Amino acid sequence: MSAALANQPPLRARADGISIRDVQMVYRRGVQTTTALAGCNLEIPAGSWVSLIGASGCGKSTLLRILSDIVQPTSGQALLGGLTPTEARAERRFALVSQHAVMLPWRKVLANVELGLEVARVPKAERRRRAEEAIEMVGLRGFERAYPSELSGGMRQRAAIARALTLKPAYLLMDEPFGALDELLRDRLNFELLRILEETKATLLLVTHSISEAIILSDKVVVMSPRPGRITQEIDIDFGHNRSPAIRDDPRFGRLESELRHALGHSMGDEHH
Ligand SMILES: Nc1ncnc2c1ncn2[C@@H]1O[C@H](COP(=O)(O)OP(=O)(O)OP(=O)(O)O)[C@@H](O)[C@H]1O
Repeated sequence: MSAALANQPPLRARADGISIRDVQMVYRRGVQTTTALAGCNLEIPAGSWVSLIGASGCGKSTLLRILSDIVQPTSGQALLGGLTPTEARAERRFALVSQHAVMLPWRKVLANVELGLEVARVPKAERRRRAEEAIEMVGLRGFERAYPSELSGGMRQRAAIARALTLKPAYLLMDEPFGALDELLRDRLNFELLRILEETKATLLLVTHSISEAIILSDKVVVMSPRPGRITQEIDIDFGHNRSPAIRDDPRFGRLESELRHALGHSMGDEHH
């Protein structure tokens, strides 16, 4: 190996993470076109946690939808562990959790959590074991036989997270997972999610509108701006991975909050912030 190559960062680590390379997304509706993403580049190392934050319409959900193989970018490439989204989906490497938990109302919690495994044709006994493990992890033990209508919004969201976890995804893609919940519950689920991430070692890409949630749940916050959607800033959050609610009292927390507020003000083109 040449000296130049030996000095490169380890390729494997890079390949195991998420890579967004020159991704452009233009939606066409009749004669109207919208550039939802213009030349986005982002590297997310395996096992790290990244949040996307930015004004409405800056392309956050689009980026997640590209990674989860729902839409194809107009140009550029998105890779998860070196695989295209289509390949990663076939290998069930990622799970997507969105704002409103989709539950089948006629199925009990346990059966809803088992759904992904059923689709993956995992045998019944194994399905049950993994679903129970995931239910335990999100703190829903005792509610296995409840129907979704008997759960609170927060519990339904936990069930959706449990369903995602049963597939043991290397990549957890979350689009405003706690957006519909009240502040207190959101806070609690943030720290529960941190514990789950530490246990599963999953790589997290999270879309959020909350500055404090972004700080709590990230190693890096990526600020985006609209028209056309692009990445304007990447802010490192150096709290390490063993976080407790006490990080809010750390003076760095307040500094990061104001840094992010400022970055968001600029990304919206508001010079008064
Ligand atoms: N299917 C679609 N067809 C046409 N335009 C679309 C489509 N989906 C999104 N867009 C447009 O692309 C842009 C980016 O949308 P996207 O939903 O990715 O933004 P976002 O940052 O997630 O917004 P929000 O924070 O409001 O959820 C917006 O201008 C939106 O109107």
